[in-house]
Amino acid sequence: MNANPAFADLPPRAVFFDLDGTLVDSAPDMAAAVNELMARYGLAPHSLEAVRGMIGHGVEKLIERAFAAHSHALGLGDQSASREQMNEIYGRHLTQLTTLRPGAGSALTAARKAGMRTGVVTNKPEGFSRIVLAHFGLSDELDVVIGGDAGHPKKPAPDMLLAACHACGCSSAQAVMVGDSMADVGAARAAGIRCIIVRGGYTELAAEALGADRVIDVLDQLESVFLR
Ligand SMILES: O=C(O)COP(=O)(O)O
Ligand SMILES: [Mg+2]
Repeated sequence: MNANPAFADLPPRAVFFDLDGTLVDSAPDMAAAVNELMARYGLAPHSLEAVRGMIGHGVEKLIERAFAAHSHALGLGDQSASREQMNEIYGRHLTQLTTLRPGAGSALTAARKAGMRTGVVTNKPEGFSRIVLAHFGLSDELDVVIGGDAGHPKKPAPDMLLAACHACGCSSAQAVMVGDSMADVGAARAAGIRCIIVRGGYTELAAEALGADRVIDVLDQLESVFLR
């Protein structure tokens, strides 16, 4: 049973968005970067679909999964070397093939117009996240951006969401997380924050199976969830 108050009973004061798979479709750029890394190790490229399934738990996990899919075990030295290479490669691929997901800009604008604080809470490194957000003109719509390398345990740990609440001066009960994956639902649950999942992101399970309070098809529907 859901212990969180319904949206209409307690309209959120802050809404926090996941980035990869929620606000942006970054998988094509991430796949290009992963495959450039695979090529450096003499390994075959992964399909876009396969890489979509590897995203969601940060860059280290993405690299680990990409090598593991080739049954290629990395030694300790290779782990940090490949991470450095991936950062260098992906730094050149941040906004080439990445697109804004439908309704992302208008959802942020609507939340701000309704007087809510807004944020991005992502497992993606913060510097990269800020570049992507600036590219799509979203930086000014956000009160807080917290990335996976900001010093907190990554989602599904609650810490990044709790830090975002603190930055926005609201309690967990006053906040909502909007995401695409199990990491988002897990973090929201652990933080005592209501969670909405947007269909079509990067998730191994069906959207309905993630255990969110609400599932929406597109970000445009957020406004009606809050106002209903
Ligand atoms: O970079 C990742 O692995 C996932 O990032 P996200 O938390 O924005 O989905
Ligand atoms: Mg995501």
